[in-house]
Amino acid sequence: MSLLQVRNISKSFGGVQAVAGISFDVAAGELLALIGPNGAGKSTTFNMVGGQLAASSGSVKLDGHELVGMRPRDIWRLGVGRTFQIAATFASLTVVENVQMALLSHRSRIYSWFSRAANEYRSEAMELLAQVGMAAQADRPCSELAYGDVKRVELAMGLANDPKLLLMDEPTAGMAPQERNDLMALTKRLVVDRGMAVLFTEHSMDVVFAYADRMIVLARGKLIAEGSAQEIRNHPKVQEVYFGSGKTFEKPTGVAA
Ligand SMILES: Nc1ncnc2c1ncn2[C@@H]1O[C@H](COP(=O)(O)OP(=O)(O)OP(=O)(O)O)[C@@H](O)[C@H]1O
Repeated sequence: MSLLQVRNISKSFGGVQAVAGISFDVAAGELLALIGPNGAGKSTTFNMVGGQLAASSGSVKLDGHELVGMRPRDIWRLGVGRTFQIAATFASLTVVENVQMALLSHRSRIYSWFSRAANEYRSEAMELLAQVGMAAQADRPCSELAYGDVKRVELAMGLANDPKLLLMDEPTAGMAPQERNDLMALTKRLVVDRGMAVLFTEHSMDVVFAYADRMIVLARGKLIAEGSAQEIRNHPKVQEVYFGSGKTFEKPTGVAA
């Protein structure tokens, strides 16, 4: 049985049918990309899986457990993680403190005195930072880091609840090509090492074709194609919806898979 089973989910906003009955699975240890042109319904789908939006109809099951109707926090506790964006107020904290906060949050132990938190979970936070290659920078404020390194810290924070499924919304937005590749190579390694599933939305086709195990394509709220890079690249419906959008499907060069 797949880890995540999405069946016939739909969502309307007033008269706008953002998502119209889509179904897909995500297996443990799979990196699945959710792609499609602007307004296709990617964010809406993503948010229905994470519980930020309630599906109007349909079912989302994690390990057979129905998530529709659950609060995002409870979904998170069941093992659906999400990469955090380090808020401006937390940028002054050090790298390791940010990860400690994520660990504390998972255990519902937000203290009114942060000094107390400073001693909690440091070794666990260091372990997560080691997994994303950021242990050496643990005591630097996040505000001093290069953008690509901030994204690594956010990834470490997303791992705080030891997720079975990690949701990443446009993880490489705003990054330079080399940083993108580094982050996705790291993500891929975590998927393999932890046996974790990742569902990510992405606008960069280079990233998707180089790193996703499989991809699903939405257009106007419907799932129009699903398959490997090769299948998607050659899919007539996909070619059609992207035609004229400026996106190309040529195999990227110089990208390590
Ligand atoms: N809160 C909302 N209220 C009204 N309409 C919405 C809302 N959220 C999304 N929509 C509409 O639903 C459709 C799908 O939007 P969604 O954001 O899911 O697409 P997307 O594929 O993530 O797009 P993008 O790539 O531009 O982020 C669009 O027509 C959008 O205008």
